[in-house]
Amino acid sequence: MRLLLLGGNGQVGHELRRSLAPLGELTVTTRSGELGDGSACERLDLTDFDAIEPLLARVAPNVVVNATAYTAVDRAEDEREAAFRANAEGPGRLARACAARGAALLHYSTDYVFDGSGTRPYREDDPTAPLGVYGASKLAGEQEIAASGARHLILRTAWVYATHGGNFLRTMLRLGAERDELRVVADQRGCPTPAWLIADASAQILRQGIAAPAVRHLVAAGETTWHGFAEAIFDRAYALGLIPRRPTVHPITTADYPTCAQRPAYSVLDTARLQADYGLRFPDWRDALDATLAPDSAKPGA
Ligand SMILES: NC(=O)C1=CN([C@@H]2O[C@H](COP(=O)(O)OP(=O)(O)OC[C@H]3O[C@@H](n4cnc5c(N)ncnc54)[C@H](OP(=O)(O)O)[C@@H]3O)[C@@H](O)[C@H]2O)C=CC1
Ligand SMILES: Cc1cn([C@H]2C[C@H](O)[C@@H](COP(=O)(O)OP(=O)(O)O[C@H]3O[C@@H](C)C(=O)[C@@H](O)[C@H]3O)O2)c(=O)[nH]c1=O
Ligand SMILES: [Mg+2]
Repeated sequence: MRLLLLGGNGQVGHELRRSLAPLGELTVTTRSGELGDGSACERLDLTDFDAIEPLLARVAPNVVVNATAYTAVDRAEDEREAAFRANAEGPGRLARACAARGAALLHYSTDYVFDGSGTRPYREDDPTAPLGVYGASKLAGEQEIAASGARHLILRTAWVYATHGGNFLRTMLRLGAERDELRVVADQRGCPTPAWLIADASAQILRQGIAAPAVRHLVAAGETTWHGFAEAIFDRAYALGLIPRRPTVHPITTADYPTCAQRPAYSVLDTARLQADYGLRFPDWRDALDATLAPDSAKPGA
């Protein structure tokens, strides 16, 4: 199998470099043409639309995995055009190029396509109604791909974190080292999901193959709030000796923490369909956090 991974320097892309390598011949692109360690790879800016087809023609992949995205949720409110170019138009062009060449496309989307008014875990066909520009741009990307004619799988995931890259885990550990007390919202519920889990599940899926076009939900099991996630991060990090002291985390409301973008109050995702389709089981978010932080769980290449 020839695989083309786009966005190899992102949180998920970084883990996909590890998990996809055993599946076949893997070509990796980043926006700069360099990997995090400075070594060279292929270059692709997904908003440079004219570069997409030549790259696919040269690599001739059986499967394209798109881990690129504009993920700055608050900044997107002021950069609508950039967010839609990267998250909707680019993926649309990519999907049409995949369709033309007969390549399958694995793509990622977000819990922020939902408005958070739900009261039970969201299923794939529940109505979408994004609250912000980021979620709207990701939903538009889903729709472009669905209309492309490409064989595709769109995995909606949520609250992604890793020990590298920009994410809530790293923000908490940084702020916790600077301050004795933090304030974190306790009225937004979701599913913290490590990048390695998404990458491992993606590899298992591709081993079995993408049959019919679909959207599926992929998150760790259980649910919590950002406050609950922060508490768990500090509990585990302290127990593992990763931080010298444990800060106090005060629960606050969304109204106490004003941000440019509105976020869903409830965006727990139901993963039953993906589990059934591919025979997968996802760990509880607390166990997944432990495995991420525990030093002996470091993944090869991570
Ligand atoms: N982060 C999260 O909490 C969540 C993410 N997702 C989705 O999961 C997927 C992976 O996200 P994640 O790994 O967390 O994101 P990151 O922000 O960690 O990585 C995104 C990567 O995309 C690259 N990129 C951005 N714009 C372009 C472009 N125009 N052309 C090429 N590359 C580009 C970035 O490159 P550079 O390094 O050069 O900036 C970066 O390496 C995305 O589809 C995202 O929407 C879904 C739910 C939650
Ligand atoms: C840093 C900080 C954040 N918060 C709040 C703000 C926000 O409501 C929540 C999470 O903040 P963040 O900005 O880290 O998370 P955010 O960027 O909204 O994360 C989202 O990213 C995109 C890409 C997704 O697709 C989503 O699934 C989700 O992971 O925590 C606090 O309450 N206190 C704090 O000190
Ligand atoms: Mg990149």
